[in-house]
Amino acid sequence: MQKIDKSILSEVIHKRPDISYKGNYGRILIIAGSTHFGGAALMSARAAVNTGAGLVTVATVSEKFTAINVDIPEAMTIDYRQENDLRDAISKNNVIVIGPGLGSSETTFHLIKTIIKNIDEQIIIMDASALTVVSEKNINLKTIKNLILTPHQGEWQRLSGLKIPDQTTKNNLEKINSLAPNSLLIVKKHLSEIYYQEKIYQLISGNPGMATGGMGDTLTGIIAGFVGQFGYSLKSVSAALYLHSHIADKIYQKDYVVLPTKLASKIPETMQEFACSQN
Ligand SMILES: NC(=O)C1=CN([C@@H]2O[C@H](COP(=O)(O)OP(=O)(O)OC[C@H]3O[C@@H](n4cnc5c(N)ncnc54)[C@H](OP(=O)(O)O)[C@@H]3O)[C@@H](O)[C@H]2O)[C@@H](O)CC1
Ligand SMILES: Nc1ncnc2c1ncn2[C@@H]1O[C@H](COP(=O)(O)OP(=O)(O)O)[C@@H](O)[C@H]1O
Ligand SMILES: [Mg+2]
Repeated sequence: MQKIDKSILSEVIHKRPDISYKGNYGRILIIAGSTHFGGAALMSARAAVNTGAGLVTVATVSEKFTAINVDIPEAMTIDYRQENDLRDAISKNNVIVIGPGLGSSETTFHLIKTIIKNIDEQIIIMDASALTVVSEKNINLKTIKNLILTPHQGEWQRLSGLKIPDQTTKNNLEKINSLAPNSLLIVKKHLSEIYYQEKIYQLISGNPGMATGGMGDTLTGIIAGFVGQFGYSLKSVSAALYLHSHIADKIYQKDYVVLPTKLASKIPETMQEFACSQN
């Protein structure tokens, strides 16, 4: 099992070429939020915008548009219940996040089916309620080419059938290889693990101040921003995870709890620090 250390950040985060525009830095669609979980959509979108994603669209319930537009004017909004708008957005974006704050409803089931039917080469990141519904409805993930799954241990238990004490690296690898071979799996916990084909990477940073609602939603947005700019790879995802816990560890030196909104606000300056440290 390989450990992820700081060097991954300067390996992955590039200085931006002068001749470039927003279309070069990823088009991200975040399908998230519902009546009771508006914050999850906001936190994912804020994190994606702050990593430098070129264009971010949030597909959510229309009652949350104002909150998103006020808090994140950089992001666009569409209503995920408008089938044509959603299909159009799926085809125009190259990274699609589904799950944060959707709730485990028939709507979520329908949204997952719509994605599976309408994608081509897009990178799909499944988190939170999407993972719960995939488990409940036994949805086949094998047809998705570029898939990233980000369960916490409870979600991974539902998805894999492995009880938390049985979530050993050997068992996790075996399960992901049968559920969705070639996908990237992140099992989130203290010292999170990443599984990709036969490789296993482990984070050696992070702290209990991160145990607060919205911390995973923020990670999902960071991962989306990274794969949108730096490509779908084990390295991009490892760097996203490292950046998340690296900023969290800095905040935790002074703060009792690591607020996801505070973490997100420090993403641009931290990325620039590592981009500038390249030779
Ligand atoms: N502000 C917002 O809008 C926010 C919205 N959110 C949205 O809420 C939705 C539900 O997501 P969720 O993760 O809160 O709950 P759920 O799917 O029921 O899973 C919990 C179950 O798993 C178990 N469990 C075991 N290990 C665990 C672990 N390491 N970490 C966590 N749980 C662990 C746990 O065990 P227990 O605590 O009961 O012992 C329980 O049985 C989802 O859409 C999400 O995006 C949140 O992001 C928060 C901020
Ligand atoms: N004790 C801890 N040590 C290190 N990281 C933690 C700890 N508790 C939580 N985290 C991290 O915080 C995030 C929590 O994700 P998740 O449970 O999906 O949050 P939410 O759904 O509320 O946004 C994960 O990245 C996890 O690794
Ligand atoms: Mg979560």
